[in-house]
Formats: sequence, structure tokens, C-alpha cells
Amino acid sequence: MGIGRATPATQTLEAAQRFASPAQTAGALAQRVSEVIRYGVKARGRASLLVPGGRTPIPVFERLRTLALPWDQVYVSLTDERRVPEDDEASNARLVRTHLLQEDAARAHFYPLHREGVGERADEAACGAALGLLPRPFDAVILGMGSDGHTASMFPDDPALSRALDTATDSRCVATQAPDAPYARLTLTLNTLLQSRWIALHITGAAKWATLRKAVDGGDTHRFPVHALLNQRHVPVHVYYSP
Ligand SMILES: O=C(O)[C@H](O)[C@@H](O)[C@H](O)[C@H](O)COP(=O)(O)O
Repeated sequence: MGIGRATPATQTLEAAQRFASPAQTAGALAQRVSEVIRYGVKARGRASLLVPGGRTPIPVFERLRTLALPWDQVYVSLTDERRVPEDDEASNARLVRTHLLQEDAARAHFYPLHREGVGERADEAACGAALGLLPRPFDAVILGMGSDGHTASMFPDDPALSRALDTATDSRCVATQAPDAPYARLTLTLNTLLQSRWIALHITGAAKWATLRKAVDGGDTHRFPVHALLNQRHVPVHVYYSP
């Protein structure tokens, strides 16, 4: 770690939990999420879980669904979504239904974010309304990160990024665009993601670690949106990493 004043981001990076393999990371993260959820249900009668899309979380979903949880008291939604029909390969709702909401976990309450066939503003409103149905603060949030430093669907150089990162916004969701992608996205705003009790950032591979270090050392949130997630003191962020 470079010399200089410790920031929340540098402290979070220093506290990262490193595992020997992606499988061990997924197992440890699934176990911890189950504990957070179990505690939330015990304390408040129900618990909410927000999960990302992508490939990295799949082993976490497949492990988590095997753990004994009061799934009918668990409320699940997404940190972001692709604006495609649910039967589209790219849909995160499809990913969650396929890999997480199976077996006993199928009893959980699931709130997709995207409404097909509406414009951006209406879709943002539908996304916000869906999230309004979950217990908040959210009990557990899992986020991934791209090797470009995006998290959720907050992408560098996206014109909508300022809206998503605006600390004064009441919006829960913003329509965004990944570079060179055939579909648009919806992302939870930073403000909404931080209305949580516990956040995990789950990354695998040396390239993503290098990006995370660059994001923390450089401190440029518009170049590395993930920096905004780490450089705050509202919610603890737990980095789960393996090479
Ligand atoms: O909808 C998505 O794609 C995710 O929410 C996104 O933010 C993801 O976490 C990163 O792109 C990493 O994706 P991988 O896990 O596939 O590397």
C-alpha cells in the first residue's frame, strides 16, 4: 500500500479477504451471506439480498441455495439489470432464477428490476418501485466488478454515470450503457446501494485486483466507478478475492 493518509478505500483494500481459489471464495462468501440473512430474519422478521449479474457470482448462488435459510422470509433483487426480456441469455433476472432461486431457495420473494417495452424513464421508475418493496436498509448486497472498474452497471465515461453517482439524488435506478454492448442497462444508484447494512465486493483474477488497486490508488471515481463504493464510511464493504 502506498504511503499517505489512509482513506476508507485504502482501508477496505487492506482488509480484503484473499482465498486460494474462486471455489473457496464463493463458499466463504455464500456462508457469510447466509449468516447475515439469518441474523436479519431473526432480528427483523425478514431480510433482503441484492445480487449482481455476470459469471463470478454463479458459484455463490449455487452454494447459497443449498444453505438452510428461512427463504420465505428472504426478499431478493438485483444490483443492476440488462434491459432485455427475462428469457434473454443476457438477463440477470434469468441468471438469478436459474442459479439461485432453485430448490428450497425458490421460496424466496424475487423482484426483477426491468419492465419490458417501456422507455428509460418509465423503466427507471419501475426499477425504483420494485426496490421499494424490499426491506431496507438492505441486509446484504453482493457486487461484482469489471476489469474496467465498473460495478453494478455504473460504467466509466458513461454520460449517465454522474446521475448514478450523485450523492444528492433520490432516484433508486438509472438507465446506463455499457461500452459496445447490444443492450442498455439499469443500475442502482450509489445512494441506493449504500442503503445497506453489509456489502461484499466479489472479484476473481489478478487483472481485477490490479484494477481495484488502480482505482484505490488513483482515487478517480469517474475513471473507476468502483472507487465510489469503497471510498465511503456509510457501509462496510468486504472484498472477497482470489487470483
Ligand atoms: O450485470 C452485470 O454484468 C454485473 O452486475 C456486473 O457489474 C458484473 O458484476 C461485472 O461485469 C463482472 O462480471 P463477471 O462476474 O462476469 O466478471
